Amino acid sequence: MSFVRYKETAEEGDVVIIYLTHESMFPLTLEAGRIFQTRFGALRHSDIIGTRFGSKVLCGGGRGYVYALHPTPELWTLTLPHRTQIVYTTDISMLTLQLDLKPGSVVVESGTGSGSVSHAVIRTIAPTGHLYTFEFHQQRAEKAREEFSDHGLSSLVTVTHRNVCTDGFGLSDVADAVFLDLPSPWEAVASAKLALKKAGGRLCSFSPCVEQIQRTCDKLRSHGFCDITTIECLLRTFDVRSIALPEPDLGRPDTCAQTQQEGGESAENFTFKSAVPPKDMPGHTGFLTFATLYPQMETS
Ligand SMILES: C[S@@+](CC[C@H](N)C(=O)[O-])C[C@H]1O[C@@H](n2cnc3c(N)ncnc32)[C@H](O)[C@@H]1O
Repeated sequence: MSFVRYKETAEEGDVVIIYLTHESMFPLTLEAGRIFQTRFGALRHSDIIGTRFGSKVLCGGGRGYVYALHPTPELWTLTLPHRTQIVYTTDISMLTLQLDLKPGSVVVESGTGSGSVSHAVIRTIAPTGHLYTFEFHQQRAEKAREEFSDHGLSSLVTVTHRNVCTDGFGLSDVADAVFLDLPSPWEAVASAKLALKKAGGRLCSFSPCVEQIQRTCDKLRSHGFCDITTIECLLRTFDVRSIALPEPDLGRPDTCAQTQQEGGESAENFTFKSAVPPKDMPGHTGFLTFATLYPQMETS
């Protein structure tokens, strides 16, 4: 299977996302004979194998059901095994837009971490682009390589085990975009500049602290990057609710009586649907700093 090519039917060895509720989803690699315990009861892998992605699958001896979904980078970000802090889809969507990623783009990333950003980038740049991703923690680099292979993405990504702050990316004039999610991104700016195409490109650095941003911006400026902008993405969701409000007394009792006769709402209670923002919102995740490297002139 491949995360970047949709297919109809789930087969043994495929990764499926088991959807119980919006808040409860799990990735599962299908193996005939295995059973996955859910809060709705036991789910047999063999009941998923051969079904269409998106189908309802019974579990708990028919007492409950789940949906077996085709994996996407967005679902993977919500369900992946965390080896590090990860970047979520709200920030990923902004960096995809601001880095102008598209099929065919060549991207350099560090660190790979849990591969949340990598999966989204690979889907966007497929089928002709390439992601070079760098991780200095050996087990994380190996695990990421293994996951990309299991997800049918190996031809689109190269994972390198390296400390990019001390040893650089070792790439020159290849990248359309660079994405940094590192504790000290300013140490990777010089080698990110080298990796970007001489025709120019975009860079993004994700950092939770403003002190990291300040140092990175100084470094970007001193290396000739322009249009330096830092933003924070906050996702504000709305719930659709039925709200009951008392009918205002507008002093026209004859009209109220008529509404009641026609089978309308009670004159005292008037129910309507509305979109309501949540009282609590997930707060700060990180700042995204973007910068442009304009075409570099040859100096003789
Ligand atoms: C916050 S995680 C990245 C998470 C990733 N963006 C994701 O969404 O899954 C940061 C990663 O950078 C790696 N890292 C830190 N310093 C590094 C360096 N100098 N060179 C390469 N990787 C580094 C860490 O090992 C860690 O896995």
